[in-house]
Amino acid sequence: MEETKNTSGTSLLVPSVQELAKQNLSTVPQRYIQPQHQEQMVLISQQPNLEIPVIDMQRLLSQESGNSELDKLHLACQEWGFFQLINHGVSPSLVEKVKLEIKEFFNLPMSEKKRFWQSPEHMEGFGQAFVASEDQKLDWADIFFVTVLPKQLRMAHLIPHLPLSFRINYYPPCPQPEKVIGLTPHSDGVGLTILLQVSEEEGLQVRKDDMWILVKPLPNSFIVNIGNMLEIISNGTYRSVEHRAIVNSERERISIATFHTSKHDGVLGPAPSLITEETPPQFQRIELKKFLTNLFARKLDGKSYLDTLRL
Ligand SMILES: O=C(O)CCC(=O)C(=O)O
Ligand SMILES: [Fe+2]
Repeated sequence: MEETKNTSGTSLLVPSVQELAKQNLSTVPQRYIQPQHQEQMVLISQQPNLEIPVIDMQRLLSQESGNSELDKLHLACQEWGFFQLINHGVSPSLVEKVKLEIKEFFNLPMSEKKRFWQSPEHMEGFGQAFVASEDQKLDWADIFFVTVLPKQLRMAHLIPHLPLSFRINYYPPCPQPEKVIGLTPHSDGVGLTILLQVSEEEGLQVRKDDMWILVKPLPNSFIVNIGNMLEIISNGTYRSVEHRAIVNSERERISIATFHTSKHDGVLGPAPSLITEETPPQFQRIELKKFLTNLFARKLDGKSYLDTLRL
């Protein structure tokens, strides 16, 4: 059998932002200063009432005639690339337990967290992702990233200690929130992302045309978004939309993103059934392993990675 290799790559090692924030600095170190993102903030306020669509899972599954939820879902994936999923069937008590455990996990002392830190060889664990060079600007956040499935790709030193499975984003408060970015604007590389906001704090913004729309999470909901892979497979019908996370000066913010991909041994490309003379392929075909290796070798930069695959 061919050896299965984890394709999540390496990332240069960076300091913990959570620890940095504990020092009560009045200004942020240069490496985190990225005021260009502030310029785009202006765009938000113009349309304060625009919100990402809401999809009701129970309605989606119901057999009622005239059920329009599927049309709503289709439209959400085409026009927004994002929606909030309500009535998803996951028990609220389980979700609360996960939130609590995640908070405790990030509050472990550094001496313990060190055991789960990234290494020069591998980006899984605590640290940051997509750090490709020493002089690259950094996000105001720590992440904890881990591959959960398939089982043979799990990193043995991380999984047994984990509360559950995924990438966790931890954004500490920042003395100069308008000068940094919590998570650089990007579209997700994967197929589908399911995101749970752990704390009440808002901070996720989704690009809609030329605006950044703030997501206001509904109680007991998940935020779902289309990633690059689904955009490719749907030949551009469904869109992986840029989003980013901002931070504030008062409170920390935590989110959990679970990234879903297709099998790592396949080839990624537009679904043949969607290719016609009128709708020629918009993206190259590429081995999934190669797609992922290339993805993690770059810094985050909007939709630039997907653009490299456009025909
Ligand atoms: O923190 C958030 O709300 C966004 C997280 C995100 O976009 C990601 O992890 O890819
Ligand atoms: Fe994302």
